[in-house]
Amino acid sequence: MADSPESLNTLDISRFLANQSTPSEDRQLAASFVQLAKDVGFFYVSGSESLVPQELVDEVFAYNERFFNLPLEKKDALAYTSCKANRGYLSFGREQASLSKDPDQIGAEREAAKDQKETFEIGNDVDPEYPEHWPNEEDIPGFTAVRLPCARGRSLRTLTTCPQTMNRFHILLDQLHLRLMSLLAISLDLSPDFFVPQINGRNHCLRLLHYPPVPRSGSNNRIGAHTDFGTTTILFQDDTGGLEIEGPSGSFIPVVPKPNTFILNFGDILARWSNDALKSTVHRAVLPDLKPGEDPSAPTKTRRSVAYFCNPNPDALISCIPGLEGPSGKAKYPPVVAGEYYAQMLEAEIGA
Ligand SMILES: O=C(O)CCC(=O)C(=O)O
Ligand SMILES: [Fe+2]
Repeated sequence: MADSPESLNTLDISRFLANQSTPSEDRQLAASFVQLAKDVGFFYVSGSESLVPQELVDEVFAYNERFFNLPLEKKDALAYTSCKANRGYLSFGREQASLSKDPDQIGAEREAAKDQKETFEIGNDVDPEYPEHWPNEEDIPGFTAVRLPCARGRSLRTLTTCPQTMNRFHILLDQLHLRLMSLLAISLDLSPDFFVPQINGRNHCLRLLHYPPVPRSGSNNRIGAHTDFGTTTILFQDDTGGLEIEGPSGSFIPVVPKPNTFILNFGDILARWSNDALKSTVHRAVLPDLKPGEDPSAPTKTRRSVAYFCNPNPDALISCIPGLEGPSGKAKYPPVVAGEYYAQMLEAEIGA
């Protein structure tokens, strides 16, 4: 890959998602998917509209704005309490994304240039052990309760059981994750359902991110260089810019916002699972470049993004995918229990 933004590819999954593709098209798509995952580990995906309507994505971004506009005491009342639960509000300075796993080193990075972001983490809303930290309906109407007539013509009873905005998004992105993982299985000549028993618990985290305006005279860091921890991340960004990935030469390459696409990248647990065949790519967000005519002394524009971090089930034992052991026949990593591994990774950065 050349170190230029044009080198980030776009994969069109429309026919596959709409079940219009032939098995041979699926195999071709799966091969392209895996090639991109091996070479770059970061690419745009188009054609997801049949499963995830653009209006829903827009609605989630609108709620991102309304949520972070809540008074601080309302957000603090929903604070993130434990990495095992991985739910709730992470105020400014709480998480420091890092490539290090050493709490002292991460603390030093926080001191030097802390992440200039606040986030809100949403789980699957059905976990009996870890309830969601939902805001009150009256504080942010429609965030967690049905406002739109999504089951028009049916009785009120049916209406009120429709999945709510954030839950609907969570459920649809889970389906997308299952389809994406089936591409990986197809490319390895495994059954398309090969991964399902280990990823069917919707143990995923929907994260809203808000990067407020900051002066350009201060730190350039919005979220520090890091890798994600799970299987895949499905990432939506607004049109501000500033997201970058580490290219092969070690320099950072912008991931320019591209309408009607999402960004797909891969996490550490999938890298382990695939014996490093798939790449967990280093990425970060910095202040956007100054646009022509923009005042360099004015604060930067707000940036918003929405990430869906996909994970195996907490009790899934992650050991090398059959066939990926490499020439030595021996996997590089010992098996790990997904939930324990994930909580450990989060703890280093969040410290809860
Ligand atoms: O805001 C973004 O575009 C990236 C966020 C991210 O990388 C993360 O939360 O792990
Ligand atoms: Fe990330």
